[in-house]
Amino acid sequence: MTIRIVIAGPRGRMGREAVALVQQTDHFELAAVIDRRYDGQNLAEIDGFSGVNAPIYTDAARCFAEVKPDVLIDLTTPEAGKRHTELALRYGVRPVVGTTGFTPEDIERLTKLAEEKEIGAIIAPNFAVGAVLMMKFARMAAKYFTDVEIIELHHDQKLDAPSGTALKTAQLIAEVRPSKKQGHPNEKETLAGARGAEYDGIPIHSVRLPGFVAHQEVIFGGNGQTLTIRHDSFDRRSFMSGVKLAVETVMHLHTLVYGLEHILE
Ligand SMILES: NC(=O)C1=CN([C@@H]2O[C@H](COP(=O)(O)OP(=O)(O)OC[C@H]3O[C@@H](n4cnc5c(N)ncnc54)[C@H](O)[C@@H]3O)[C@@H](O)[C@H]2O)C=CC1
Ligand SMILES: O=C(O)C1=N[C@H](C(=O)O)C[C@H](O)C1
Repeated sequence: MTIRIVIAGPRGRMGREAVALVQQTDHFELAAVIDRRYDGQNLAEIDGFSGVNAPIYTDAARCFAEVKPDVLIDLTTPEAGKRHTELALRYGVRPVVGTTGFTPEDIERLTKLAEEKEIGAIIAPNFAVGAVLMMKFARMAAKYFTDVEIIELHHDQKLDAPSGTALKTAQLIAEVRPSKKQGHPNEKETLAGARGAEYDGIPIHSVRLPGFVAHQEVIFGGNGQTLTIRHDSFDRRSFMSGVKLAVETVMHLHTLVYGLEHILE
């Protein structure tokens, strides 16, 4: 069966890879795209998309109503991603969301909506299989090491900090680690932010530099030892097998799944 897909954010770094994935996959069809510009034009008319036939919509609601796709792949910004996901669910379109910057409250609200509509949805802060394994391994290690810090490193065009992956990693660790305040009890920052952000007592440090794509280290410390779990995405193609799996899987779901670890065999 052919899965009819709408991509939001087709001209972005991830969107371009997703367009290529859909084009290369026999049972995927690019039904339309949602962009901030070029309403009414065809993607084929835009630089870099020669031969990619897909109508462009700037209005997501009109796109879903007219095109009636099976799946939305959203790779935009936190604000647009939240709006598109909610609209998709309301129009019976299954969202596969890579966009980060969703809060736990957003996830809860969208999960309720997906269940109300009895429709599948996947929100995956990271589609790279290696990154999903890094998060799983970190959750395993947290049973044995209660002191941990996360360092995530990304390109300097990233809008959200900390990364969705870092937040998800901290959430997975917090599921098995008793809450604790790390470091010296009298520790004091002489320069604000020196100890990073905190999720449930876990410090998260965000590095933004040109040259990076997407990287993360989870460092555990114990008596006389440390354990470092690191993942690097050097190329955005690293995310595409996860996007493909999510699109195929969301067709069979009736609720919202947050994190690729729940669907990776
Ligand atoms: N889950 C994952 O594995 C990954 C997730 N991401 C996330 O994906 C998102 C996109 O990342 P990049 O492609 O690097 O960003 P980007 O800035 O290159 O692309 C974002 C695109 O969204 C478009 N856009 C913004 N508002 C829009 C709207 N209202 N309607 C339609 N299009 C709109 C922009 O024009 C731009 O083309 C970010 O949230 C990022 O954190 C990035 C890499 C991997
Ligand atoms: O913006 C990015 O580039 C990435 N965003 C995701 C995140 O916030 O975790 C996934 C990956 O790290 C790349």
